[in-house]
Amino acid sequence: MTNVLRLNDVSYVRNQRPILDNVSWSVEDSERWVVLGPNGAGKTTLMKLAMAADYPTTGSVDVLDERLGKVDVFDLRTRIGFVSSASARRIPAHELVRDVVLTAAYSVEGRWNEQYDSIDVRQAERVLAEWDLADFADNTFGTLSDGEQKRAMIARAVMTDPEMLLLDEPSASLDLGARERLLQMLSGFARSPYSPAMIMVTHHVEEIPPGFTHVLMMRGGKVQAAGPIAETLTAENLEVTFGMQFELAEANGRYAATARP
Ligand SMILES: Nc1ncnc2c1ncn2[C@@H]1O[C@H](COP(=O)(O)OP(=O)(O)OP(=O)(O)O)[C@@H](O)[C@H]1O
Repeated sequence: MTNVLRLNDVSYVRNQRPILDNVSWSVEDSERWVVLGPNGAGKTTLMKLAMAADYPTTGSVDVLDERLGKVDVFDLRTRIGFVSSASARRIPAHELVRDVVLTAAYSVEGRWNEQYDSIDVRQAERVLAEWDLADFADNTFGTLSDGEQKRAMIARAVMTDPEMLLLDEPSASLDLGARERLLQMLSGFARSPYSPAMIMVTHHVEEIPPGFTHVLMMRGGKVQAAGPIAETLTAENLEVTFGMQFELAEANGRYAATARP
C-alpha cells in the first residue's frame, strides 16, 4: 500500500475562523473514500488541499508523498484528477467531446493547435468508451445532458492516468436515472484494482457507490468519524455529523437515510 494523502493536524483559518480544525486524515492508494457532511462542513476546502490548490494555515499536508509548501505544485497537480461543477464550467460549449478528453494530455481546456501523439488519441478513445461516451465523441460538450457532461469530465480526469481522483459532488443536479447510471459506473471504476485512489465528496448517503471503502464524516471543519464504511457509517455518526436523528438502511451496498420520526 502506498500513501497518497496525509493531513496531520491541519487547520485552515480565514477571517479568524477555522474552516478546517485540527484535521488528521490518511488515504492509501487502494482506498476509495467518501467525504460526507452538511453544507459548510469544510469538504471543498479539504479537496482544495488534496489537489494542492491551497495550503493549510497550520499542520502539514502530504500529497502523493510530497509536502505542500516544499514542492512545485504545478507538477504535482498533473498527477491528480479533479472533477467539480466549476471544472465543467471552464470547458467551452463548442468543444467536441473527444477533444474535452484529449486536451487533458496538455492540461488545457479547448483545443488549439496542439499535436497529439497517436498514443494519446488511442487513450482518449479507450477512456471515452469506458465512460460510455463513444457515441457522443463528435458531439459538442454544450449539447450533452448533465449526466453525460459529468461522465465526460470524469473521462477527462482519468485520461492522464492520475494517481488520485477527486470528485466533488459528481451526482449533484442529476436526475434519478442519470444519477444511478453514474453511480454504477463509479462503482465499477472503484472496484477495479487498476483505478487510482478515489475521494468523493457528497451530501447524501444515497450517493455512495458500492465499492467505496471508507468514509470521512465532517461537521464545522472537524472530523466527526473516519474509517471503513461498514463500521463508520452508522445512525449515531450521522446524527453527530448532520445534527439530527436518522434511520439508516443498507441494501446491496447502497445506503438510505431518513429522519427518525
Ligand atoms: N477562502 C475563504 N474565505 C472565507 N471563508 C471561506 C473560504 N473558503 C471557505 N470558506 C467558508 O468555509 C466554510 C466551509 O466551506 P466549504 O466550501 O469547504 O464547505 P463544504 O463542506 O464544501 O460546503 P458545501 O457542501 O456547501 O459545498 C463555508 O462557510 C465557507 O463560506
